[in-house]
Amino acid sequence: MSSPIRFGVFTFLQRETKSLDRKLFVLTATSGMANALNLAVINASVEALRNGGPSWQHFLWFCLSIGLFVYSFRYVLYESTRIAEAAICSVRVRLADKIRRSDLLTLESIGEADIHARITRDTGAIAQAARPLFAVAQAVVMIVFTIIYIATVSPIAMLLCVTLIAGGAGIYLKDRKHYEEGLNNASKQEDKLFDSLNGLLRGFKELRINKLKSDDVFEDFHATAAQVRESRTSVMILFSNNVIFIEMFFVILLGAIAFVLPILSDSFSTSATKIVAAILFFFGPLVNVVTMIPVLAQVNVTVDNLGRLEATLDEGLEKSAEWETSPLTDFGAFRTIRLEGVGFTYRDSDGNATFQVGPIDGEVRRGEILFLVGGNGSGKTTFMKLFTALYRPAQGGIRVDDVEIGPTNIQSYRNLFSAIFTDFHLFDKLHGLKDAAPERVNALLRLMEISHKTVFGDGRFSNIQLSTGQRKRLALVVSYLEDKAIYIFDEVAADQDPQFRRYFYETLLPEMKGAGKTVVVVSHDDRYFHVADRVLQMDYGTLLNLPRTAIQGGNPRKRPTARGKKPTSQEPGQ
Ligand SMILES: Nc1ncnc2c1ncn2[C@@H]1O[C@H](COP(=O)(O)OP(=O)(O)OP(=O)(O)O)[C@@H](O)[C@H]1O
Repeated sequence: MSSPIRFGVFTFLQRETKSLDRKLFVLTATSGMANALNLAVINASVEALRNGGPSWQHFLWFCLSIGLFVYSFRYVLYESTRIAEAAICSVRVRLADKIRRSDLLTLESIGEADIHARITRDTGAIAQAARPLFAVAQAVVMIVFTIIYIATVSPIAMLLCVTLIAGGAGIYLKDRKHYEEGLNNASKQEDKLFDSLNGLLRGFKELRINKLKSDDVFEDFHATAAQVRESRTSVMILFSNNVIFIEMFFVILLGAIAFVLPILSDSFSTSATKIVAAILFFFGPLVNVVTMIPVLAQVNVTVDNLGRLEATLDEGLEKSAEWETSPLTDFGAFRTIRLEGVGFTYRDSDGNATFQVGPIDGEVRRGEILFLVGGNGSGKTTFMKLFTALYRPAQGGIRVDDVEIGPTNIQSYRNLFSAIFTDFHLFDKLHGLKDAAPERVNALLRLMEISHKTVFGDGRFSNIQLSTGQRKRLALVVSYLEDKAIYIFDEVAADQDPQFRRYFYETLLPEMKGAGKTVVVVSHDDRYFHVADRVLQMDYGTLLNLPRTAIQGGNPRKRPTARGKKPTSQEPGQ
């Protein structure tokens, strides 16, 4: 059975930092007690006015209680800030690490918007809530001690106060499920809102030139925003009712002390001022505690969201646990890569197959240029993801010479490749290539005719705001510098001008082959098929070897140098 009040955030902070130690809890309690002590000392000092005024002991107690309060409360606030920020940093770094080690398919199934929302919005919400929660914990202790103080003055007044607080707690517990359900719904709708916003930003150009489309998308966004508003408003109204109830109860309590207690107890009038002062003293903190209730509920939802994301990542990582610790093997001198009955199936959320690639049997030899052709959606990119082991085959396996690729050497296998997929990302730094000499990088930029747009210096490119074709040329430079055994180019030549396209097919690829590289190119450029040693065709997920005669349909020509001129450096042919 779950506990009636969930302090998911404290569990989360402890798990992430292991810093919720006894000292923090003792000082949280101390600051609450010291605050209550402030009240007791002030009340005693005021009472002493009747008998000649407060003594130096009163003053000493006052200094002691205020000193204790300032020291302990300061410690609690400083420490809770440090703990909250450390916890957020730790969970962000850990999730980023799990993401980078995850399966591509796992990430594709979670979706970008979900990951963004968890790591930015949800962790941010926890950081914001954690510090006030410690202040509230302090307030709870202070309220408890103030009530004990009231009990020493008038047990009946104490009973009334306890009734007030028990009533408030009862109402919260009654509505807790509604809070969390409502906030959970709002959080899911906010995820949709993020998705919708992504569409608005990524599809901006299409929307800006098409008013009808823009209106439609905006309407969707508006509807989702309205759903979020509805969910959050209904939760907050429920919560506001509770605050009003508490306020009303408070006034009723003060009224009861003024009107009812004097009837019940003859001696009450002497202590009435003390009790009223005590109630006024704890009322502020009590309202703070009540206002934190929805924040606590919200944090529980975000902690749950983070837990779910991590569990999904862990599930994928569990299957590849031993992959990470295995030492890397250098397969760079391979002769043949064999695919033996490799198959893969995309499935929808109900587990139904939506598209199947394979089973594929075949081999790729060292130093070959392979072209992969096929219609849209025929499975070329999926095949490349299988070949590079970004997707794990559902059936069959891959062998490098005589070595079977499995959990222990899959990372070594992936290290054979440098790939430019159609949705490649350009980093402005040369990550993983710390020793790249700027002169060499800049010479390649000149060779690719983009040196007037970007320069490499201080470990980064000066500009990556380039045209689509220029971005691909820059990607080629980076890929070339990676100096891997196998290159995968998915439609890299598609956005290039005719001269560069010719240079790419007729100079760059043969020179890479000459340097012992294996190159697999996804291409629709049939006039350059003669460059390939073999042309493979993907047809509805089945891989076929195109016969030589079919390739001759291409346009075998003399191989000129780049755009009619010799490359300015030895690279890339060397
Ligand atoms: N992440 C995914 N989840 C589910 N289905 C997918 C996913 N990626 C691709 N598919 C489906 O798999 C099929 C093959 O897609 P793939 O991207 O491999 O084709 P392609 O030959 O590279 O196409 P194109 O030439 O248009 O780039 C398509 O029907 C596509 O809808």
